Amino acid sequence: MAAASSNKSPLKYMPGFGNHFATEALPNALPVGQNSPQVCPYNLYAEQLSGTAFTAPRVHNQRSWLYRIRPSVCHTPFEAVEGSVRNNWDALPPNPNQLRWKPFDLPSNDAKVDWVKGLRTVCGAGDERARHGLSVHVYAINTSMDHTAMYNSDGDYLIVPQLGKLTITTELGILEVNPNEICVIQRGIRFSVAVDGPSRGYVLEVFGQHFRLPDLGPIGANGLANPRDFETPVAWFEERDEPFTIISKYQGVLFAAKQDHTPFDVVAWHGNYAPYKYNLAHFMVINCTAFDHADPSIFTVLTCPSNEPGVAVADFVIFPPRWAVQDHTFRPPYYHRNCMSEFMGLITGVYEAKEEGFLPGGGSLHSMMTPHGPDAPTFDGASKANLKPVRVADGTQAFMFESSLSLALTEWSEKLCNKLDPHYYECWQGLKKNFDRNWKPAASQ
Ligand SMILES: O=C(O)Cc1cc(O)ccc1O
Ligand SMILES: [Fe+2]
Repeated sequence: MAAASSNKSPLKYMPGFGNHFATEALPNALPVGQNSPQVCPYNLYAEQLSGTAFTAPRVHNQRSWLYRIRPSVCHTPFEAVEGSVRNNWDALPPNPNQLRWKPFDLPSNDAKVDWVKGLRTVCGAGDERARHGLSVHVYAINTSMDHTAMYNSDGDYLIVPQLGKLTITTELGILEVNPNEICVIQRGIRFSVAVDGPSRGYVLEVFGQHFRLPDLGPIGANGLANPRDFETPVAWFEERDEPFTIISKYQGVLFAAKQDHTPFDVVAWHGNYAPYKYNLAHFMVINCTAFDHADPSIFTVLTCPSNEPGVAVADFVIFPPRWAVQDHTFRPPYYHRNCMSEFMGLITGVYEAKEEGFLPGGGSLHSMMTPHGPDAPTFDGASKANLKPVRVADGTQAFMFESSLSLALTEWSEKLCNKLDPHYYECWQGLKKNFDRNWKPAASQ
């Protein structure tokens, strides 16, 4: 669609996480001193988009006021899209195994696959209707959405491109998101995804609260993902009286409605409920400088909390390039059994706990209490390594969606995609018994 058209470039963003923004694409389009004048500037319609309950505490309250050519309500009734099955992770029996997927297939050249068709659910837990839970998806697409916009009634999408730039036109403005950047498109916001070619990535969807920055505690006022590095697009609109399809994902099912004009007709908006992007290269890494391996929570970019303090429905965690300097330490990730579920993906490079087999565009799932950790070659190498300061993960970006919920697989991810690596468990079979009953501490210890 017009997402590639020239009047969209260069894109402009406003800095800051959770700010109250005010932006207008035409001068004086925002009403002054009130939200809902009897007649709005330019004869626009005023529409509030609520991201939290009206009565949510002020610190968490999110809403925006949109001033648009027509209100969103001008469309035909929604009808279920044929074949758009619910994200059903209850179809197959549970599977507690360590799982690894080879890179998910890109569409073949002769197939035209857009975001709506090319988004596949890998695993999830919870219930959209109860607004508690999450799901993990991957997308593999090669075509821009044409005269089509989507919104997610069920939750927020955190999008992690792995291959190819996404140009995402939203009601509140346009974002360009490249690999090593992420973006968040919240519940209800209509958007249309355009691509330049084959594109692949990962999506974390949360049904309850919105993503927020983790508290920093003793780290202090600065560090990890700094608020000013988040970017929200300025208002952008088009005036196009052409047929559009609006897709709503509602309770896990896709519905389509028609309208005779673009949904991207918001001339001005203000508020704090708006999409944003973030460049992972801006993450200020904090890590051990003495000994031992810090828990990966130190690399949390964004968190979606549950109602239990300190326990996330989902954390988005990265493993960014950094120095490893710890003395007398086994430096890679430790062997681990977790009361959380760990879905991992690789944007580029090689992950420090798996020297081979975990590839960009693939994934892994280590479910609740399922043991995992470095493979045999990594253990051998790290046990013998010279512990001088070394760069870790240069040119690499792995990430984890970590959840306190127990994730279940879809039929697509376990069977139909045909990417599960049946040999994954073998990477630990070479871990030998090194136990020596007659071991003595070295004289110097
Ligand atoms: O590779 C993993 O399993 C993720 C992970 C990384 C780390 O540094 C420590 C614990 C952990 O679960
Ligand atoms: Fe782990």
